[in-house]
Amino acid sequence: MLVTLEGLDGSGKTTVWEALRDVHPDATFTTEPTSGETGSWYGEAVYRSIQDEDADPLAELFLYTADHADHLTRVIEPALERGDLVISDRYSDSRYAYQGATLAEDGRITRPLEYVVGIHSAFSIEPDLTIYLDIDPETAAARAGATNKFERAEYLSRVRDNYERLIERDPDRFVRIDATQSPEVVLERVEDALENRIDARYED
Ligand SMILES: Nc1ncnc2c1ncn2[C@@H]1O[C@H](COP(=O)(O)OP(=O)(O)O)[C@@H](O)[C@H]1O
Ligand SMILES: Cc1cn([C@H]2C[C@H](O)[C@@H](COP(=O)(O)OP(=O)(O)O)O2)c(=O)[nH]c1=O
Repeated sequence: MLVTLEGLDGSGKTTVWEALRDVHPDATFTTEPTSGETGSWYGEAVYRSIQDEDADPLAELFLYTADHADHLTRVIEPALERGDLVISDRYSDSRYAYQGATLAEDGRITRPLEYVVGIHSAFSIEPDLTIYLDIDPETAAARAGATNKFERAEYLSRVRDNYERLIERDPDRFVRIDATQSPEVVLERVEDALENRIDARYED
């Protein structure tokens, strides 16, 4: 089963992801962009692009998508075939929300969110559950410390709008959690959502 964690920078995804490692030690834990134990040179290329204030938004989309394509064949698909629970800190919804927002500024693509979703529809794997940590851009930017070019409150508010559009389209896949609560309460809610989906999965 594939579970993804989504939300603005600073919403608390990595904090939850790390805590879940103690709760589900046998699960496969991974991230997008890929890094660390599941990282690749594609992921390194993405981080180079993130550091480049002048990166071409379309080129950056393809770097993120290349990292995703390799991530699927090298990490996600083999883990799902083994029957693992897979928990990814960010996944394709981040591309739809973030690159959808950067490409809207760029202007070359008329309906950027739909375009990015369309690229993925040909080869990607949909998550069974996406946990969306919901937070206002101001709190998110304050927590994240605005450490990269994406972490600006105005930009994050457009990213948030894109997330809302994605949730509206696919309400059954998403579970929204109020990320302004304490880390303990957020983790408790995440665990409930995860257990409910696992139980539902094995009742089918
Ligand atoms: N529920 C929370 N309440 C307050 N601060 C939090 C919460 N969750 C995480 N933080 C803090 O906010 C910052 C960003 O958390 P992090 O998990 O890295 O977010 P993300 O991975 O979504 O960018 C960290 O300093 C973290 O300690
Ligand atoms: C996976 C993904 C991340 N991003 C952005 C979100 C983050 O600002 C950045 C990832 O850098 P990272 O340091 O991993 O930030 P975070 O811990 O908040 O995820 O890349 C995209 O723009 N598109 C994507 O497809």
